[in-house]
Amino acid sequence: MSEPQENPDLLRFGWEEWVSLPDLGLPALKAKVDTGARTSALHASDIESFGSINAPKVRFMVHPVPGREDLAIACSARVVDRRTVTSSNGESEQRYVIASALRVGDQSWRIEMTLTDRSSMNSRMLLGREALKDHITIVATERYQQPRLSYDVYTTAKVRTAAPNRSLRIAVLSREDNYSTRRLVEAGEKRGHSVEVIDTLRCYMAINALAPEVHYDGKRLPRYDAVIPRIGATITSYGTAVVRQFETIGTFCLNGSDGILASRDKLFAHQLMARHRIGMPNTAFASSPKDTDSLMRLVGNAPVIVKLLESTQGKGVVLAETKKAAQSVIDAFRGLKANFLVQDFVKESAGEDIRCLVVGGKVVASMKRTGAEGDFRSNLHRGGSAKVVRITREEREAAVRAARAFRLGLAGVDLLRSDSGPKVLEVNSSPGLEGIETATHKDIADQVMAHVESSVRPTPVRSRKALPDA
Ligand SMILES: Nc1ncnc2c1ncn2[C@@H]1O[C@H](COP(=O)(O)OP(=O)(O)OP(=O)(O)O)[C@@H](O)[C@H]1O
Ligand SMILES: [Mg+2]
Ligand SMILES: [Mg+2]
Repeated sequence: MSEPQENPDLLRFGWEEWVSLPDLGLPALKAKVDTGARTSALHASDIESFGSINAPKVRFMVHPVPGREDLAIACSARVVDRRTVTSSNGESEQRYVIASALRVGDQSWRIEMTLTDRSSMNSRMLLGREALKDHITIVATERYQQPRLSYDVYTTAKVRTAAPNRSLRIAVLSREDNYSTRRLVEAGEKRGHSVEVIDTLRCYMAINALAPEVHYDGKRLPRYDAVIPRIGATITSYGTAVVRQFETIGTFCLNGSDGILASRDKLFAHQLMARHRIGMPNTAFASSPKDTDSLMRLVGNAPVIVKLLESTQGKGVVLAETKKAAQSVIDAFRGLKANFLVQDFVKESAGEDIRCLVVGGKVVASMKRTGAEGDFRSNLHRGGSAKVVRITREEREAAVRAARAFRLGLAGVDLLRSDSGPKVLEVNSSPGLEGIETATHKDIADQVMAHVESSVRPTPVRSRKALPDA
């Protein structure tokens, strides 16, 4: 009988080696060989299944660097199986099985691994027989037979793009099953994410310092990678409280609670835009009826616009052609204890305004809305019509700066074309997608999802101390 020959195609493997799991976004990991186990295992925390029953996925956190719990990479993968695994100490546990490419040096092959949240597992990863057979030959007394990697990769920008196809768990906070909500769900799922619509008013909250949570339907809500708030104007206060709670937990919110609140309060919004030197119509407001006359002088004389602060869809926007008319509108609003502002009427915009949709700091689409015959208001809800428009650089800059002032990832900025440049009227934090997608034939929901993806990529860790084994 001849001695078994070492296959030269097999990789020499010590008892511990550097590997990477590119599908999971883990570019450097130390794995121990565990020939006593059939299946490989990855040490993960916060393991949660999600997605549809037909294609279940699992979401988990991996702390690739021992002793650096601050460094957490969010991973997701398709569930390929569930298996009862009995570990070396005799305890058995139901585990999710996932698959990923395993890269060692310049070779890579697909392996399966179970996910386990056992702090007793002192290694991040154990490589079982199944993963190793046909690929390696073991040199049991050595380690690092294969090229060494470095944990330093987690401090570089590379970590952001390590898992470009990570499947995300996204919540759309919305009370309505409308066009925009449906399109966001559709676009997210098309990109491989799982998107759940959550009724904002059904969320309830446990507010405390150590473990803030959001509950829904009797259960604590899972951790989402991202929340897309679509807060209706009638529930701004409660809706922004829910968003704030997600922010407290550390969930990425496409639009923040502060930005949504600011966009809903026309006075505050105008002050914020003024602070950022964004062009807008001359605007004035006063509380006391004694000041009506001088208030009107502040914006220039009639015709003026009088606007209810809580107006949407153009419902509380009045054009007063004469000073007398303006005074009676103001008296009427005051009589109803309604808050309003007075604004210079931008005549030359002639019943037209421009809606710029800003996603992630870029104008991705714009349309010109023209009011119904005889109406100075161009709102689509008032019977206006929309068509695609080319905007000027100045208009683009105004829209981008306005969205940035409110720190909104998704904003509908409305502006008027005046003789002295663009005048921003308002910034909407839950802009509808139907009108603009129809007018421009653009897939805006997809662009929103692309922006969400890039916003939730892992950020490189900042490390003053060198990472171990670097
Ligand atoms: N100062 C102004 N000069 C000329 N037209 C104006 C002025 N302010 C408003 N308009 C017209 O009235 C419309 C409605 O005004 P605005 O957008 O401020 O109100 P809104 O009720 O908040 O509407 P939205 O549904 O867009 O939130 C504008 O789209 C614009 O066509
Ligand atoms: Mg508005
Ligand atoms: Mg408007």
